[in-house]
Amino acid sequence: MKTFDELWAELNEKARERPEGSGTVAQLDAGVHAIGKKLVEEAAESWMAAEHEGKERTAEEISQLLYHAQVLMIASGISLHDVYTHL
Ligand SMILES: N=c1c2ncn([C@@H]3O[C@H](COP(=O)(O)OP(=O)(O)OP(=O)(O)O)[C@@H](O)[C@H]3O)c2ncn1[C@@H]1O[C@H](COP(=O)(O)O)[C@@H](O)[C@H]1O
Repeated sequence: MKTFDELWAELNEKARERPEGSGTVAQLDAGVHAIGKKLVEEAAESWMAAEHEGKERTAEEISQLLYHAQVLMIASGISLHDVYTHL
């Protein structure tokens, strides 16, 4: 298990170090358009899970949604502070 902030730190390190085999590095290389499509896909899967698949599946889909949101933030050069100013 990890927190949102721990995942954020890990993904930024992956982006800096670019370790071989990292799915995050592959996503970043694919670019904002591809990352955006994954984000929308996970949003739709979260919605469907919430309506039809129960809490556990919904939590899993939302975790993937948060992951892809963080990847999009890194690809776009957006910090947590940039987002928090709008909350
Ligand atoms: N939390 C996640 C995470 N959530 C979602 N995903 C990715 O998002 C995809 C979502 O799965 P789906 O079932 O919706 O899609 P799929 O059709 O099976 O997969 P694709 O064919 O679309 O890739 C997964 O296959 C992963 O590629 C994640 N990939 C990585 N992480 C974490 O990110 C960290 C860094 O990972 P790496 O960069 O791969 O080392 C690690 O802590 C990982 O646990």
